[in-house]
Amino acid sequence: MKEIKKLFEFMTGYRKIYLLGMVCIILSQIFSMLSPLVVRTTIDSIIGDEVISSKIMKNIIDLWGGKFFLRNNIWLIGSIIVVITLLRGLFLYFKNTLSSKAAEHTTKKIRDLLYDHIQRLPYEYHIKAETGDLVQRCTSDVETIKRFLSIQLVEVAGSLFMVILVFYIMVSLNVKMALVSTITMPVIFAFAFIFFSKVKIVFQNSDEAEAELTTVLQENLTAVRVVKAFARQDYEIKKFDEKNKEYRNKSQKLINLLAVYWAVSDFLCFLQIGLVLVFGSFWAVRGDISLGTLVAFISYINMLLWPIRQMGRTLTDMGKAVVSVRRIEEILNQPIEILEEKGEKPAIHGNISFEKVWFGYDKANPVLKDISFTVKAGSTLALIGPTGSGKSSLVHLLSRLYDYDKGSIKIDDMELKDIDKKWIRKNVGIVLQEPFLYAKTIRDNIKLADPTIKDDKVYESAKIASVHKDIMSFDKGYDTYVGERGVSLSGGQKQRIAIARTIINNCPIVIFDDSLSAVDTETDIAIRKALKNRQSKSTTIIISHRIATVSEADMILVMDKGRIVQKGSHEELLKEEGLYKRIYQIQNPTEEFMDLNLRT
Ligand SMILES: Nc1ncnc2c1ncn2[C@@H]1O[C@H](COP(=O)(O)OP(=O)(O)OP(=O)(O)O)[C@@H](O)[C@H]1O
Repeated sequence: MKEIKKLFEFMTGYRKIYLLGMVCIILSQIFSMLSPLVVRTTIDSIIGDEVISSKIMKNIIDLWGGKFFLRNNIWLIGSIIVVITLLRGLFLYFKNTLSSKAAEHTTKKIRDLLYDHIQRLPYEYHIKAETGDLVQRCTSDVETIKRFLSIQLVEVAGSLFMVILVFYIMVSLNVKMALVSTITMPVIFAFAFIFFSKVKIVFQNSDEAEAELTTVLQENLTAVRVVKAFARQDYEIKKFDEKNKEYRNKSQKLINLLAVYWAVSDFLCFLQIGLVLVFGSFWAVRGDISLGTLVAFISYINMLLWPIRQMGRTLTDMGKAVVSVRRIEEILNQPIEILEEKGEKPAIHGNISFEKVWFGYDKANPVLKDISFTVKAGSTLALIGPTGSGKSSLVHLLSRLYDYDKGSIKIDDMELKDIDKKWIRKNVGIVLQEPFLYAKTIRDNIKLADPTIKDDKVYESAKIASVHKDIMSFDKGYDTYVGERGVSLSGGQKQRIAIARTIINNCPIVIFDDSLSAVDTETDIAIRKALKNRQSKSTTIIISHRIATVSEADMILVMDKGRIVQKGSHEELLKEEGLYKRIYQIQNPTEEFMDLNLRT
């Protein structure tokens, strides 16, 4: 089974510890099996008069002073049993410590592997993936594997050894009794394997239902503002309740399945004990077997049945672990983003040129069509157009979140695809539409890319982003802690902190993807003015739906349905009939334009 192979791979580096754990459990099993043998020999040969046939046993008895000495000092045998039990406990302790240690290390390794891989997955994967489901795979699924590794894996070896050894001892004691003692085993095994294949399916359903529940919870907590603003609480409670019910039902199915397994396997186990008692007593009364042999078989049958009963738990945990490994593998098998470390790392000045560029998330449906324009280093380009016209997609290409399908994009005369991805992202700063702030202080958020940046630069960037005054009005100023997702800040404050965080890096190309939308017009003007004064060296690309925001750009691209439909400065575009003028009229409804608007 490939999941078991993968699990074995995860265990690399700790396999010896698991092995040592297995040795410890085997030793503890050996000690637990010795007790019935000692009891049997005591009853039959020390207290009774049966001749000791085993040479080893004879030697051991002689070593302890002989049969008659032991008969008079029975307390010595009691002490031996106590020592055996102590040793058994000691090895069990070692086994538990070793297997838990190995399991903790293995699962840490899996978590690291997963986290590392998730970090390297392309942007495309992340925007489609459900966060709750990813969280579930990194936490709950890893825990399931840990449970199997720390509790069951080593036990499997112990149980197997126990079954083989007990069976061997039983056969060497009495073949007839050994056969009676194992008569129901084939049925128990067959039943356990049917159960194993069932449990995998049922657990997969329950695990997926749990992942859906986590997704709903995560979405709801993240979007708590939207939920409150639209009074969606009842809807959300209902949605959660449905998923919760679904998860409960699927978990219940798993519990029911386990209950059936325990009931049937317990019935078979008790039937087995009953058979040993009935046949054993019958043969003991007839004198076919000794009383000591019967007592030993009663002990051994319990030893044999215990791991077989335990098999249900082992198989359940193994089935769950197989499902969890599969779910983790699904992530690990996702191709990572190739960052082309060998790509060029030229000094970037900020000249950009697009030449007949085509791009589509799905190749058959291009969202950018035949895009051509050039921007000189240090100048400002603005993109305006209806939603879905392709503005964000265009800037995604610039930071190589996606690669263009046709045409050419050059930065300072070097083809973008030849430039190292990490390098380009270091040089193209982007302020996103919905900025995410970390649960750190404002200062740490602004210094995110380089914690060694001096505080002076932090204040300077915050001033350019028009957020310095806001920050200073907080009790702890720059040391104010931003709650998860910055919920304690206003949308505009978050946007401006994100702007400060980007401009502090002095990237030669800076993109504002609708990132001034949450600030008022006055602040918008102040930020752009400060940027203009400062960023003489950076090429600035501003995406906005607001004419006021784009009007001062050196060049404005008007986009519609993936094409550039107009190009020019604000003044030039106002002279043309077209989309730009219409947007302007809608946003500036003066009488003259109202008239125009009504006539067209
Ligand atoms: N990750 C994606 N996968 C598939 N299609 C996408 C993806 N992102 C955007 N699109 C589609 O590409 C088209 C252009 O979207 P884009 O986000 O570039 O538009 P936009 O002009 O920036 O819109 P807005 O002003 O609303 O931000 C839209 O039809 C959109 O549905």
